[in-house]
Amino acid sequence: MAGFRPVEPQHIDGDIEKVLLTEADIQGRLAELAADIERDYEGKDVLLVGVLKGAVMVMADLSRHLSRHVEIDWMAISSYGSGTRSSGVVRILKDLDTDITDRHVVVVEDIIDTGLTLSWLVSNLQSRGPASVEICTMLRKPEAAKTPVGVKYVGFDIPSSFVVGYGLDFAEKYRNLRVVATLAPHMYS
Ligand SMILES: O=P(O)(O)OC[C@H]1O[C@H](OP(=O)(O)OP(=O)(O)O)[C@H](O)[C@@H]1O
Ligand code: HPA
Ligand SMILES: [Mg+2]
Repeated sequence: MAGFRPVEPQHIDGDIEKVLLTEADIQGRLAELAADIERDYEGKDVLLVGVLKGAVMVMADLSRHLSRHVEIDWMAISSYGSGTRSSGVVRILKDLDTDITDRHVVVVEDIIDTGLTLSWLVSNLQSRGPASVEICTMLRKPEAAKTPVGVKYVGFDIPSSFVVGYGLDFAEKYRNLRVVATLAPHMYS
């Protein structure tokens, strides 16, 4: 529609330190991950579980790179509040609508940072008796390696700086950026 322009990094230039991943980087990698998932789950029903709110963009794009049927459901959990550090306290804000007993579940995440959210989520989902639970995350930071949870599908391993865009927020802003970028330190210090 005429007159509407999406938010692009240049419109918030002073906020952004560096673009780490362009739209093409992200879409190219998601197509590869989708191909891996198609191959690994051939002949099986798959339920993609997106973790709100950060995973909205990854879910929208990853699922559209898949050329097979999948079901999509959402959980809303929060451990970060409005800051840049995990509080370690995970809260369920919205549970699944789907009974995952005997289902093949692929959790779709935007980022694994400390891994606290994911460790909690995987043990929560495992307790419901699924056929399998695997993780697909767009981004993973180095600290996540300390968590024992295996992550089958990783888009990009990135440095530990705080990042925004493509679903990732700082105080609920920047989720609608098409790129992943580091935030200038003056924005949060
Ligand atoms: O590995 P961790 O250190 O636990 O961090 C990763 C989690 O933190 C963010 O969610 P957040 O709780 O900020 O909620 P949001 O998705 O609504 O932004 C992100 O979307 C991941 O779910
Ligand atoms: O680097 C990050 N940016 C935004 N949200 C996050 N949640 C965990 N890590 C991050
Ligand atoms: Mg967040």
